This record gives sequence, structure tokens and C-alpha cells, in this order.
Amino acid sequence: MKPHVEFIEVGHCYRSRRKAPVQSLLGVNLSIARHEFVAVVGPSGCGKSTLLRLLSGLTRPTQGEVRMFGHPVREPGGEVGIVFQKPTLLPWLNVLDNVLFPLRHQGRVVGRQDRTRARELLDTVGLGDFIASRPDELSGGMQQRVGIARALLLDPEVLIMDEPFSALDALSREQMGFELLRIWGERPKTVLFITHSISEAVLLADRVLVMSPRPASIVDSLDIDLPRPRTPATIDLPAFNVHTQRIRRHIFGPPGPGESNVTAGALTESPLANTRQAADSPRPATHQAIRHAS
Ligand SMILES: Nc1ncnc2c1ncn2[C@@H]1O[C@H](COP(=O)(O)OP(=O)(O)OP(=O)(O)O)[C@@H](O)[C@H]1O
Repeated sequence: MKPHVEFIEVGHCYRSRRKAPVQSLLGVNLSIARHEFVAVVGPSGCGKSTLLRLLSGLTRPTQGEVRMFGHPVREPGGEVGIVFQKPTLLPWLNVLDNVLFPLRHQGRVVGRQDRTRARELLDTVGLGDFIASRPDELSGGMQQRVGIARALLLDPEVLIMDEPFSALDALSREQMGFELLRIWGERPKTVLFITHSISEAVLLADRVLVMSPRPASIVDSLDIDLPRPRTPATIDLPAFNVHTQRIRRHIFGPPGPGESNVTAGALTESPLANTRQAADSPRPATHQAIRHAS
């Protein structure tokens, strides 16, 4: 079967008149199968969001080619749903109308079927009782659920998520991760999921891609062979720790003297929160990989 998504020797260089060019990606080769859930991790600023923009068609590669369903991606299309870090809801619309907004944006008349579908999606993300609420009446996690329902409205084949849970507290974040897996199980999609959290990546994905510092390429692709459905108990499996350690070594380099297993073990106690802290914190500045990045 043909891959759903392909990056072939893809590079991207940001150019502006006043500043020096910034080569964000270089020689990225990637192939994602239909309904595969792929997470991407890498050092801050390496080019993860650029990768997503290229796949969504919002940005064109300056080298190589991005393909979806075997065709070059040239512009944003309805087969892709995008969930950003912040849901950017329209404050004057209620929840239902925010979810329906992509249809109106396309100039389509919203019919009864569309409303039914939007309500179903809101039920799916646990917001069935909030369809008439305004965004400012919802918590951050609830707003992000609206953003997910909105991205699913057109039933996209491909779901692109750019750090979708990073603004949430650790508990909501973990809960949202499992909800996403449930939705993905009910309505399978090809997912590309960017995260700063190594544990979140391992917990959710079929495969984790590790990116190098900028200009970024993919330095490792780990098949996450943990059983599904994934649950909080998944974190306790020895294989979970093996995967997170391997990714950590790519990003932070080998543990320095006196850092070894204590630091690494702490990462998995409260997986999402601690990993975010570990992955985002400047602490690993002594590690080799980060020295290269700076
Ligand atoms: N519009 C732009 N013009 C110039 N440079 C840009 C632009 N957008 C991004 N960059 C640069 O490209 C590089 C990659 O940015 P990108 O946002 O893709 O990284 P990222 O891995 O998603 O970062 P983070 O993890 O911090 O969110 C960075 O060095 C950034 O400064």
C-alpha cells in the first residue's frame, strides 16, 4: 500500500530581505502509513512546526517534495485537520458555531446534517452540554476540545497536531491524550503529532520520530510496540522506560557524571508533567546535543 504521507529529501529555508536565511529542515525523508499515529520530538527551534506547515500546505518546501496520498502538497486542503497549541476560537460565537466555522469559512451553507455532526463531535469530546456556551465560559482544556472537534468536522484523513496539549495542566493533559486515542480508535486517521514531551509521544504514538537540532533531519524512528489500548498502566511497562531513555539520549546526549539513572527514572514518575519539564528545561545545557544546537 502507498504511504499516506511522504517527505522526500525535504528542506526548508526561511528567507527575508533583512535577515540571514534560516535553514530549518534539511534532507528530511519520511513515510507515514494510513492511520498511523506518528509523534515528532526534537530540540526547541529545530523545525517541528515547519514540518507540520509543510504537510498542511501552509508553507512550500524550498527543497524536495511533500506528498499526500501520492500527490504533491501545494496548498491547504480539506483532507487535513489541524489542531494548534491554542485553539483560537472566535469569542463571539458559541461552541457549536465555532465547531461549524470551517464550513462557513469555505462559503458552504450549514445544514441540519452538519449541525447533527457537530453535536456528535462535541458529545465525543465530552462537551455535549456546552454547545451554547461562549469560549470564555470554558476552561483551557474544554476550549482545546472544541478545537479538536472543529478539526474533525470535515472528517479529515490526516490530523496534524502542533503541541495541542502544551497549555494544559498535567492532569488535563494526560486525560486529553487518552481521549485523543479513544477518538482516533473510533474514527481512525493518519496523525502527525508534535510534542515537547517525550513521555507523551511514547504513550500515544505508533512511532516516534526524533529530530536533530537545526537544520533538522530525522535522526531516529522508533516503533512503539507497547500494547493498545494504552492506559495509565502503560507507563509502568519496562518497555516504556526503554523508549523514553533512548529518545532522551538523542536529544540530551548521554547522561553526564552523577546524572545517570536517578534523573532518568524521575522522568517517568509523573510522565507528562515531568517530561515536559525535563524536555523544556535548560538543565541539559551541559549535554552535547544541546551544545550543538546553540
Ligand atoms: N517565518 C519565519 N521566518 C524566519 N525564520 C523562521 C520563521 N519561522 C520559523 N523560523 C525559524 O525556523 C526554525 C524552526 O522553527 P520551528 O517553529 O519550525 O521550530 P520548532 O521545532 O517547532 O520550535 P519549538 O519547539 O520551539 O516550537 C527556528 O530557528 C525559527 O527561528
